[in-house]
Amino acid sequence: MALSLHACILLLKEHHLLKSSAVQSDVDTDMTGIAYDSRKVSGPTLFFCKGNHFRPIYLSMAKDNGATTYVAEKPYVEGNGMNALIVVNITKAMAILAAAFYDFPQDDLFVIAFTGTKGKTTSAYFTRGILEEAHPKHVALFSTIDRIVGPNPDQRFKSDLTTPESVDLFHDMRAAVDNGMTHLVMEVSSQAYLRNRVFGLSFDVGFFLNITPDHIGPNEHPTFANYLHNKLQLVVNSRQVVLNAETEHFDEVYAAATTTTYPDSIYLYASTNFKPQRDDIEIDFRFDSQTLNTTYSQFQLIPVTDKAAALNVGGQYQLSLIGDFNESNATAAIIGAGLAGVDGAKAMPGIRQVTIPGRMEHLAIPGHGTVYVDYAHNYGGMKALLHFLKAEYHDPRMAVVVGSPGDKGVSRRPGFSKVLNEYATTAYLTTDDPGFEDPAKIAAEIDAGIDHDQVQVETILDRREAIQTAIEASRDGDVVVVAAKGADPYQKVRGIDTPWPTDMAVVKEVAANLAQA
Ligand SMILES: CC(=O)N[C@H]1[C@@H](OP(=O)(O)OP(=O)(O)OC[C@H]2O[C@@H](n3ccc(=O)[nH]c3=O)[C@H](O)[C@@H]2O)O[C@H](CO)[C@@H](O)[C@@H]1O[C@H](C)C(=O)N[C@@H](C)C(=O)N[C@H](CCC(=O)O)C(=O)O
Ligand SMILES: Nc1ncnc2c1ncn2[C@@H]1O[C@H](COP(=O)(O)OP(=O)(O)OP(=O)(O)O)[C@@H](O)[C@H]1O
Repeated sequence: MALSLHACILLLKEHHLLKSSAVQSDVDTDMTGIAYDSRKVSGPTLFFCKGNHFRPIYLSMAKDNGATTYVAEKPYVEGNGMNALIVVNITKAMAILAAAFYDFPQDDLFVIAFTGTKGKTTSAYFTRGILEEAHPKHVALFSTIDRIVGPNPDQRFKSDLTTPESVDLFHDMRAAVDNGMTHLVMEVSSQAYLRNRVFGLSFDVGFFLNITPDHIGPNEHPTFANYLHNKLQLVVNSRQVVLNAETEHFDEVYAAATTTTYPDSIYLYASTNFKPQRDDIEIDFRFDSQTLNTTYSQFQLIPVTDKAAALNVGGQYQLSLIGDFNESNATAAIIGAGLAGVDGAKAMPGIRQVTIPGRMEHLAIPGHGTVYVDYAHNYGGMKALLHFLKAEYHDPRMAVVVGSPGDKGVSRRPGFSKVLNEYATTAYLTTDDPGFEDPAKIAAEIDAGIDHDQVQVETILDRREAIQTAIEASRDGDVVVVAAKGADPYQKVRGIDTPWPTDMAVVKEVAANLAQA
C-alpha cells in the first residue's frame, strides 16, 4: 500500500480540509506507511499529529523513525525538514487519507453497520452467524468483543475499541478484502462519529436499534443531544436503512434517515403489539414471540409490506441466545441478511447456533440456583435482563453482583440504583474497571440511591469475593446475576488492563469448590 504526497494534497483539497502545505520533497514519491502513533512508524510514513494527549515529541520520534510527511492542525518546529499538511480537522483528514492509502477497501465489501445504545454486538453476531451460513469463511466482523479479518484463527483478535480509529479501520478492512472476505458486519459507536473514525464512509445497510441516555460525561458526549446527533449519522450515511420503529426518538431517527434515503430503501420493524404514534409510516416487519424460556426462544417474523416480502426472510426462527430483547436484535439481523441477499432457509439455521461470549451465559449450581453472567451495564440493559429473568423464574429471589466503571458513564450509577430498587433482593456492590476513581466511592454512589427497605446491600470490592459470597448465599430457585463485565478478561485500573479470569471462569471455580465441599 502506498500514497503520494500529491494524492494527499488533492484529496484534502477536494474535501476542503487543507489549510496550507509545505513541501520539502518530490510530491510524486510514495509514502509506504501511515500512522498516528510514533511507535508504529517505520520507513517513509504519513504521520498524523492527533489526540488530547498528543505531544510534539511524538512527531520528533516519528521523524526519527522515517516519517516524511506530517498532518496536523498547526505547524510544529519538530516537523522541520518534513512535508507538512496543515488541515482544518485532523481526524477528518486522517479518515479521508486512510481510506485512500488502503485503496478504498469498502468498495470490495458489502458493509452492514449497527448503531444503538443496546444490542449492537448481539445483532452483529446474529448477522454474521446468518451470513456465514450462506457464505462460509467470507464474513468479517468488527465488534466490541473481537475483530475477524479472515477465515483463520490468527485472523481473529480482541478489540480495543467498538469502532477502531480510521487508520486501523481501513487497515483491517483491507486485510479482510485481501483475505477473501466479501461481507463485513460492524458496530458503529456514537464516539466513532464524534471522533470522525468513519468520516466519509458509506454503508450498504445501516441500522438504528434504540437509544437511551448513556455515554454522557467528560470523556464521551457532552449532552444527550450530542449523543443522539452522532448516532443519527449512521442512518444519514447508509444506502439502505433499517429502523426499530419502537425506538425512543423515532421521529428524529426517521427524519435523519429520509434526508439521504428514499423511503423505498428504509425498512421498519416492530413487535406485533406495537402501535406506531403516526399514520404516515408503515411497519414492514413484525415479530411475534411464541416461546420464551431459559433454554431457547422462538418467534415468527412476519413481512407486512410488499418490499418486506420481497426479501424472502419471513418464517419461524429459534434462538439459543435467550432473552426477549434478543428477538428484537434477531429481527434486525435477519432483515440485514435479507438485504445482503440471504433468504430464510439459510437465516434460520444460521441464527439458531449463535452464542456470544458474556451475553446471557448461565450455569445452574445445585443448591444455589442459577447464575447469569451478562454484559448489561446501564439502566436499559439491566432492566431488560432483570425483567426477563423475573418473569421466567416467577419472581425469584434475585441477587445482583454489580459495579460501575470509573472515569466514564457516570449516569450509569443512579441507573443501577434505580434498577436494583425495581428488581433485586440483594445487591453486592463491587469493582468494575475503576480506572482512576476509587471503587469504594463508586459503590457508595450506587448505594446512596438504593432503597434499603427494599434491597439488602453488601459492598465487597474484591469482585471474586463478591461473586463467591452471592453464590454461597443463594438457594435453589434463586437467580444470581453477575452483571456488566460480560466476558472481559481484564479490569481497567489506573490505566492498566489488569488480568481478570472472566466472570464466568470465577463462577465455575466457585461452583467446583461448592461441589467438592
Ligand atoms: C475519547 C476517545 O475516543 N479517545 C480515543 C482517542 O484518544 P485521543 O485521540 O485523544 O488520543 P490519546 O490517547 O490522547 O493519544 C494522543 C496521540 O498520541 C499518540 N502517541 C502516544 C504515545 C506515543 O509514544 N506516541 C504517539 O504518537 C497516540 O497514538 C495518539 O494518537 O484515540 C485513542 C487511540 O489513538 C483511543 O484509544 C481513545 O479511546 C479511549 C481509550 C476510549 O476509551 N474511548 C472510548 C470513549 C470509546 O471510543 N468508546 C466507544 C464506545 C462507546 C460508545 O458506544 O460511544 C468505542 O468506539 O470504543
Ligand atoms: N435490544 C436490547 N434492548 C435492551 N437491552 C439489550 C438489548 N440487547 C442487549 N441488551 C442488553 O445489553 C447488554 C449488551 O448487549 P450488546 O453487547 O449487544 O450491546 P452493545 O450495544 O454492543 O453495548 P455496548 O455499546 O455497551 O458495548 C446485553 O448483555 C443485554 O443485557
